[in-house]
Amino acid sequence: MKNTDLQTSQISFNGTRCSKHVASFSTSISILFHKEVESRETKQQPPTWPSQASNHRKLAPAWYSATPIFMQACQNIWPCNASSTWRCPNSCNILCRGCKSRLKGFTPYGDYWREMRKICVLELFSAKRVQSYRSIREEEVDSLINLISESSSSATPVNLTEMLFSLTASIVFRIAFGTTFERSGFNNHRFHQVVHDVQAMLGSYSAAEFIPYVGWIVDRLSGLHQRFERTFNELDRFFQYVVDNHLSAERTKTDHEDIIDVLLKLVREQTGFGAAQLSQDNIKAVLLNVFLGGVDTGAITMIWAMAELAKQPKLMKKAQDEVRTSIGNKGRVSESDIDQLEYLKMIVKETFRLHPPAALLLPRETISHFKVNGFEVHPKTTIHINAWAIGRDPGYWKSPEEFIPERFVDSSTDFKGQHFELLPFGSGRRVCPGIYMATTMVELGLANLLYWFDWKLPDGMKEEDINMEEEAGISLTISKKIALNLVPAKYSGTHQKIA
Ligand code: HEM
Repeated sequence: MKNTDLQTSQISFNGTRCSKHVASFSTSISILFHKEVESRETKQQPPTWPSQASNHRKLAPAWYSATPIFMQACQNIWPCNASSTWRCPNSCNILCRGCKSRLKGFTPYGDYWREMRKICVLELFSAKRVQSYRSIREEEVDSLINLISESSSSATPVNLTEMLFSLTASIVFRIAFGTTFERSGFNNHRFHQVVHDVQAMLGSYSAAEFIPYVGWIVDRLSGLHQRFERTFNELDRFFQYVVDNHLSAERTKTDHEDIIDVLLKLVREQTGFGAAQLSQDNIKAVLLNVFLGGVDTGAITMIWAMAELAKQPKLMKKAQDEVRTSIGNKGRVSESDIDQLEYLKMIVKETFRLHPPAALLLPRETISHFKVNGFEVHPKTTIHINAWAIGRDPGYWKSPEEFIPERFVDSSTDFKGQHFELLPFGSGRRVCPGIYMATTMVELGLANLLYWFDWKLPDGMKEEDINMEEEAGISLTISKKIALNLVPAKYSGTHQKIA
């Protein structure tokens, strides 16, 4: 069997091997291979892995479900000699202007990547820095609670999907760009369109990547190239505007340093970027990462969690009892209260298991040749780690399709990259650097929603009517297809309005 170029094969394997770059694997990984997947064993049978196969179709963008070959899981192996780097799609080249200042998530391993990673981990998303943004998160959550409180008097449904996107956008815009979402010039609709376009670009494959010399003509004729350019220009204008704003003498100082302040300080001091000078293009690349990685992932997680709880009122009640008992009449849940909320933390874990926002993590590209299940995998093969399928693998999870936060009672399994059966943030040196920021934001938002309100379904709707379909597309993230509308009723034990 020979299977080349645009054909895709899905390979799953169980692994408990180590390599220099990849620690021991103890889970089944399903990966999609692009380009030149070739087997020596020409009579290899298609896989007998029906549950996974149908799962993939449910999640599927067109090219995903069209996967022509499914193969049976093989030996325990993560290839020892195959380190991986990042695949930089053509769209990323356009977004980052020929990769002069690459989007970090798509940067191959090397000096540039190492320096950018160091800045992210030590300067931008360190525990101390994330703590310094605490007041922003709490203020924004308070505003959301006040907004919902106003609607709760009329007992009409609120669109939680829209509200939670606005919440995470407001937090990330203030932390990163030093401006509120409202003042950024984006309206809700346009903002979602841009995020969706950029993600679709990064998740898509352009003809230029597969057809040498002439592929770019196809991209121009299909309008893909123009779409990339348009989106790039819009984002570039926005990033230039916020950077210029920070450089302007008239800017009013805020009491915290936002991400642009930190990056500009590194430029001024010429530190933190090895021998090379950090350029404005590099700064824009970091901002793009934060824009893409920070906003919709957190909102998507909160929306799925609330949808799962609305489907199972008993679990919702248990979570509410925990937070209300623990907070009492304090009048608000602050970040320092979150550590006591064990059940809430299990809900968040379970949501990450069933609904990892970045279902396929980010694409990687193999550096060296290796073999899986008799299949030769050549250098420069694109690999997707399917965190979504791993989280639903019956080999590792009991009743994997059910939302059961209690499965984490007395379990040490966590989502920080050490347990390969739960990988919403990836693992290893590429693990999401925003993990602490993300979990803090999600836990705080959910705890407050559960503390302040009882949630009911709109009139005439039953639990089983809640639509749990995923938005299928080529976007990097998988969101709930239909907006979540619930009716809030202010909890009678908490009367005060937040100041
Ligand atoms: C629930 C929320 C989030 C989830 C599920 C998530 C998930 C991920 C995943 C899966 C990756 C790729 C890792 C890999 O492929 O191994 C990633 C990368 C990244 N994320 Fe997040 N993320 C979240 C929130 C955030 C936030 C709030 C920020 C910053 C404000 C952020 C910034 C980044 C950056 C900069 C990268 C690129 C890292 C690199 O290439 O080294 N993320 N994230």
